[in-house]
Amino acid sequence: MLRAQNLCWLKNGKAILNHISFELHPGECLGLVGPNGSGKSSLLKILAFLEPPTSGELWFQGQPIPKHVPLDVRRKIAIVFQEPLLLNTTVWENIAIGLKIRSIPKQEIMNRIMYWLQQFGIAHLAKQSARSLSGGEAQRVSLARALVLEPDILFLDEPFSALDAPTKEALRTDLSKIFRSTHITTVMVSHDFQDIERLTERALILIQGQVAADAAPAALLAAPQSPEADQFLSHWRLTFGN
Ligand SMILES: Nc1ncnc2c1ncn2[C@@H]1O[C@H](COP(=O)(O)OP(=O)(O)OP(=O)(O)O)[C@@H](O)[C@H]1O
Repeated sequence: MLRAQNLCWLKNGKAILNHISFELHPGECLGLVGPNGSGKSSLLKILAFLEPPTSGELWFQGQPIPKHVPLDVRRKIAIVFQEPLLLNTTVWENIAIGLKIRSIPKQEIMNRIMYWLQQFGIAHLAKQSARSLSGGEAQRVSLARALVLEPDILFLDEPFSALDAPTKEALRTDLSKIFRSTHITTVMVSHDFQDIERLTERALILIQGQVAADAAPAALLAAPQSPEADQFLSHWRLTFGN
């Protein structure tokens, strides 16, 4: 589905990402995890076509991605950020906007929105102004707005980090069910290994812009693959009681 080949990203003479290579398979849910400043969000931006790499290649559905990514390719992905960026209109309109831009028929727009409002338990908020939502509700709207587009890849950048513990737990539980039922190809950034362990089946540990480990979360806890990954995971091993 997506192949990164020797991706490097330099900014102001500094190597932010260093020779990153991996392949994301259809239906896979991949976590990008690592300490603050390790390059997780930078890598997500490159994978989601928001920034071109300085060198290396990105392949999507068997095609190399050019520097200027065509609109029809961009429209195959959806991104959710840490802060939900909602328009100053109703919840329904926020979720509908991407479908209207794509000229999806009216009845299908209604069906898809109703489906995702229900999946995220926010149908009662449909007519409410997005400005009046709590942080957890707003992030649910943001996720519904992305999933309603039926993207080929869903990118999530720290989707829970602005939420308090109970709100985060409730959303993580709902998202986990949605991932299991839809099998949507997903790349999720988090600095919290618990998010990765709960939601993804494979994790890349990034340390200083390099892949320090690449395996299933449980396998990494048992055998971290590198001293850098081992050091990052030592805290989480205590948390998980391993
Ligand atoms: N546009 C940019 N220009 C210059 N430096 C940048 C830019 N974007 C990111 N960086 C630098 O790249 C490094 C990695 O940043 P990035 O946000 O990708 O890390 P991260 O792992 O997502 O961190 P966090 O968990 O704190 O969000 C940091 O040192 C950051 O200052």
